[in-house]
Amino acid sequence: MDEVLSISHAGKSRGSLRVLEDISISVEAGQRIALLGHNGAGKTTLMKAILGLTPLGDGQITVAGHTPGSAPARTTTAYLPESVAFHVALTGREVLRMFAQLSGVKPADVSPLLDRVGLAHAADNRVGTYSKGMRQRLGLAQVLLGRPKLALLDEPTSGLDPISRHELYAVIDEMAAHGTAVLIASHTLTEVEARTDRIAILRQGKLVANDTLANLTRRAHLPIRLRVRAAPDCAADIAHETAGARVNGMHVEMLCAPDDKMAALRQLSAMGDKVADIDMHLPGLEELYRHYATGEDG
Ligand SMILES: Nc1ncnc2c1ncn2[C@@H]1O[C@H](COP(=O)(O)OP(=O)(O)OP(=O)(O)O)[C@@H](O)[C@H]1O
Repeated sequence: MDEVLSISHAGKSRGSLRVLEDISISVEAGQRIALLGHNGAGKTTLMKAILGLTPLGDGQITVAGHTPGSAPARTTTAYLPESVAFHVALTGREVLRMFAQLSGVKPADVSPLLDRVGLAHAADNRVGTYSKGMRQRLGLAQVLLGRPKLALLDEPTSGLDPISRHELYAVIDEMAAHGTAVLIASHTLTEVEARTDRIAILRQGKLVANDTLANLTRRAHLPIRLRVRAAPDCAADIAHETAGARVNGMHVEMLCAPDDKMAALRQLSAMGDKVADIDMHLPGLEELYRHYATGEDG
């Protein structure tokens, strides 16, 4: 196991508020992990602690074995803030050259990077003329510069259109394939669904989930909603037999556990012509996120 980021029983208070409570997360080389949570859940605080910008009250964090903020940890870690801002009068190439100099990378290495993030055509245009998506790509190129062992990306695709988002994630995937551990903070599960190996969810400073999407789905055991359209004058019968709730006169809605789905369908099928149609609504990512992030069901 090649552990890059180790967070062990991290805790922090701000005044009387516990903003991080006993958080333990481990991320290995090449792993992509999403850090999700509502506003104020503690994502930024945790990222700042990993960067060594804010001290923990309890527990410990190490980055490739080093203390956050130490010189070896800093050269190992790259950070893309949510709203990345560069000097508007510089071109993309000049911005990257400047960062290359700061981190001791050869200037010749800048062109392939611009190409890799899809900015080769605009490399010599001023950043002030870039769209939000282009600025995010430049930010990602800056993250890629020093071949970091750990990349912290704060809402990397917020405000991007679906195609730009897709392209940005392709670069993130490539980065992980080269062995970088990637931590992506986000507000939504739909955003990171297929692009991460593991999902960690913070709720009021506590880690309430840390697993693969498949395991989280299984464990949440969210109900399936069956919406039955009744034949004329049959809604009351169906509602009575299934203990479902009548909706809009013609419909009956029932909830069933995933394991009871076939039994419920068989019961409906046995009612013959009384049932005109059935719609099945499987719990989606939004429901799953709500389940973990707020503690509510579905
Ligand atoms: N500098 C600060 N001083 C006092 N309280 C703070 C400070 N920074 C954050 N907090 C509080 O700590 C808690 C966690 O905030 P944090 O910014 O880490 O959440 P977040 O999950 O990143 O939220 P968002 O999605 O809005 O960025 C919140 O209750 C916030 O009000």
